[in-house]
Amino acid sequence: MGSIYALVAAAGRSTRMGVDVNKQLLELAGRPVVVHALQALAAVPLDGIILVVAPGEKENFHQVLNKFMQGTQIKVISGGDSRRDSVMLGLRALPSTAELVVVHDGARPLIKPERIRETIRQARHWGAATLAVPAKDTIKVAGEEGLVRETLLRDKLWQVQTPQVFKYQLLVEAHRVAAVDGYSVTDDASLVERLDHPVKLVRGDYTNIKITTPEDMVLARALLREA
Ligand SMILES: Nc1ccn([C@@H]2O[C@H](COP(=O)(O)OP(=O)(O)OP(=O)(O)O)[C@@H](O)[C@H]2O)c(=O)n1
Ligand SMILES: C[C@](O)(CO)[C@H](O)COP(=O)(O)O
Repeated sequence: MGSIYALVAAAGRSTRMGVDVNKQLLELAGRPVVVHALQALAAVPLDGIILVVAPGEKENFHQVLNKFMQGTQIKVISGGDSRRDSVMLGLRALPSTAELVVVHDGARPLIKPERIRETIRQARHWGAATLAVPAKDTIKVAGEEGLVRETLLRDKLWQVQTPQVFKYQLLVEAHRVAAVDGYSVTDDASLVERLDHPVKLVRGDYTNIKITTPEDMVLARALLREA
């Protein structure tokens, strides 16, 4: 079997969180948010983990790793202005011999190792796979003046999460093409879809939330208490 690496994107600005600290460093049940995600990845286990952080925050993350992740090899590198740039910089830090890359948001602390393993299994078969959950709400497309233009067919809608797992060379190529076109997206699967390559949806958990706004921390604490 080839080698599998995780690439954890943690270089965002946490704007919607409305705090002046990186949301991935906020305390959640005794550990920073990002540590929950890193521990789940370390439990898979994988051949290596790359943590992508904002250039000015390397020292803060090193302190966290020294305290909570002793014994796990994690390379910390600087990210870019957009999530796409951060992932691309992470890909460059991986050996070209890597078979698979597991891209995960540092802001998704409730991921379970078994879900990561299943996404890896599907990516080995399909080349690309993403965790996702069926949409629970009815989704409408807005048109002019905030009027509804269209109601989408819910049984075809999935809310996409991370991890997203790809054959390494496929994701490198998808990022190369997107960089040439200046194509801007919020996830990596979209870049692979653009190459007309299949992406397998892997049913995950509604609990794998992304910490985006303050109420997500309340929800994450409640979910951890229940677990
Ligand atoms: N330049 C960026 C932007 C985002 N991310 C990461 O991508 C994930 C998903 O992004 P999001 O939740 O949108 O994070 P932020 O960009 O920090 O949020 P906001 O848009 O509210 O500023 C996060 O783990 C974030 O740290 C990143 O590594 N590099
Ligand atoms: C990749 C992602 O987690 C999929 O849900 C998400 O798109 C990234 O964050 P954003 O909030 O969409 O910027």
